[in-house]
Amino acid sequence: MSERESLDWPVFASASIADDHARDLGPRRGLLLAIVGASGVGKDTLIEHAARGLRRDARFLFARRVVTRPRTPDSDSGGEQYLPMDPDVFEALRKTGAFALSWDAHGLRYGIPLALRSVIAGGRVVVANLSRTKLIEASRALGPTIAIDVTAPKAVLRERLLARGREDADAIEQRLARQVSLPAGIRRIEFSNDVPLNMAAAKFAKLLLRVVEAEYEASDQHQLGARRLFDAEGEIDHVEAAGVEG
Ligand SMILES: Nc1ncnc2c1ncn2[C@@H]1O[C@H](COP(=O)(O)OP(=O)(O)O)[C@@H](O)[C@H]1O
Ligand SMILES: O=P(O)(O)OC[C@H]1O[C@H](OP(=O)(O)OP(=O)(O)O)[C@H](O)[C@@H]1O
Repeated sequence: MSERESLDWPVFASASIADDHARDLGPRRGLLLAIVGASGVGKDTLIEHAARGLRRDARFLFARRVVTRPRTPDSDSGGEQYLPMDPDVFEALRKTGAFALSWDAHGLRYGIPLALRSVIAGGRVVVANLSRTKLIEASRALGPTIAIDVTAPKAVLRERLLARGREDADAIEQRLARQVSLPAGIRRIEFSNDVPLNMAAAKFAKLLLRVVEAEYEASDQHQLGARRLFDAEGEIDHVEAAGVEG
């Protein structure tokens, strides 16, 4: 079974699969790369491109969200590979603690599985499309977290949501009206997705690689006792200064 296939719910919720993912990366600490930003900004598209480009890189695991949206032609042909779930089943699972994080937005419920916690604890980098409201909880529940804040002008978001054609005009306006700011205390890297998709996708994959390399290098130095690179809380504080832009 490939790593991505093994993300199928509920298989990925099993501890044995998570343990399997958590092997062999040595004493490094893992990381959550939370891809956040307004609806239509291109999070899922950038994630899907990066997942294809980095599929052979064992450091990365691209999380599938569970969403209470029935599967659509969009999701079957190149859109986000989410796992559709009936809202009652979602609620039942949420009560059992099966999700590391879950949230409600756009009239839907979203979740990512608890098993991701051991994947990160084992040293891997989990990339997930996440609500901006869940970043603090994410860093508590899952470990070191960096938010990649994808941006584009509102007029571009509207155009993209209309072209995506999944929601009607009213639902699109409601999505555009949603305003959420990023919480303080979360490391954040801004990524502008206001360029043609092929350029954006290449730049995004490069950014993921650079962040991960900077983080692993810092983790290795941490193992060697080079504590001066870390702030008072033991977090590295120089990811942006390490040349991740561009
Ligand atoms: N850089 C880009 N240029 C043009 N279209 C884009 C770009 N990035 C994403 N899109 C398109 O915009 C639409 C919304 O992207 P999507 O990934 O679904 O956004 P989100 O997950 O943030 O809601 C999709 O139809 C996608 O193909
Ligand atoms: O609290 P917010 O930061 O506004 O985020 C709310 C939700 O919307 C985003 O998903 P996306 O835009 O991909 O929604 P969709 O999959 O339903 O299109 C994000 O990943 C959350 O699931």
